[in-house]
Amino acid sequence: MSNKGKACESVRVVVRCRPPSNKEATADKGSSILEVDAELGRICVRNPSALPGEPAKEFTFHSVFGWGSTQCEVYDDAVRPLVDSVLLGFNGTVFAYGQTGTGKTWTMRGVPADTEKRGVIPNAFHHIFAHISRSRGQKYLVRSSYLEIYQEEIRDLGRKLELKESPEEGVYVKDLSWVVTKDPAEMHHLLTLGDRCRSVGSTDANRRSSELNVLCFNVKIKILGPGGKQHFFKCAFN
Ligand SMILES: Nc1ncnc2c1ncn2[C@@H]1O[C@H](COP(=O)(O)OP(=O)(O)OP(=O)(O)O)[C@@H](O)[C@H]1O
Repeated sequence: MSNKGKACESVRVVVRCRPPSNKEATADKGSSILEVDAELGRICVRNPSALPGEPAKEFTFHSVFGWGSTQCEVYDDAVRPLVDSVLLGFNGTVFAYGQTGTGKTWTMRGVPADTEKRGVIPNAFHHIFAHISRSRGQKYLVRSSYLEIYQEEIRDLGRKLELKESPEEGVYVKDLSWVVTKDPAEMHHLLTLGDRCRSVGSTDANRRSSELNVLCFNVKIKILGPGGKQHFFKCAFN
């Protein structure tokens, strides 16, 4: 797949289909209602009770990833250009959205200690610090925070916080803790600490769809020195 031109898009929509679970594979008797065409960025959904001749519904996105896709492929296509642009001085956000059990935690977090299985957030930690360690004559300050939005309340490590607005900062979370992070391990430590304070565990079968729960890991990257600006990178998933 080519990345040509993708860096200039301001919003990109990428779909990843996870492999069917054993239960789903048994129920579908091996025939999937989904077809993924990664080359064309297209997904076809077949109605299992379709009348003869009824065509499948087709949906096209900036990129699509089938069940054979790796964490690295998803990061390189969907996130790497965005983090590169944050390191060049733009703000960027990745938001993973989907029904419970569709693979958001796998895609965003994965297995952080495993290079092949780590997801978007740990891959971004490594990407950011690899860039910083390579840059000559430029110093950076990296600060991170982790918040949860649960039933319209904003929480930071369990503390309830308020959303405010000011002419200087725009919309911001008052008293949100920002921790100076010097390497991927420190960022990962913060992620683990925040996870312990989540109101809702992942793939919580008792969760009602009306209970909005969003986790957001924020990074502020500041180039130190005269005129050094600060840029935000946000990784969120529901
Ligand atoms: N691309 C993938 N490859 C292999 N396994 C996957 C993939 N995506 C998801 N899974 C597996 O599917 C299951 C559900 O995924 P996951 O927990 O990431 O869903 P979720 O969308 O985060 O759910 P929830 O909203 O309830 O937290 C997990 O067992 C996960 O390991």
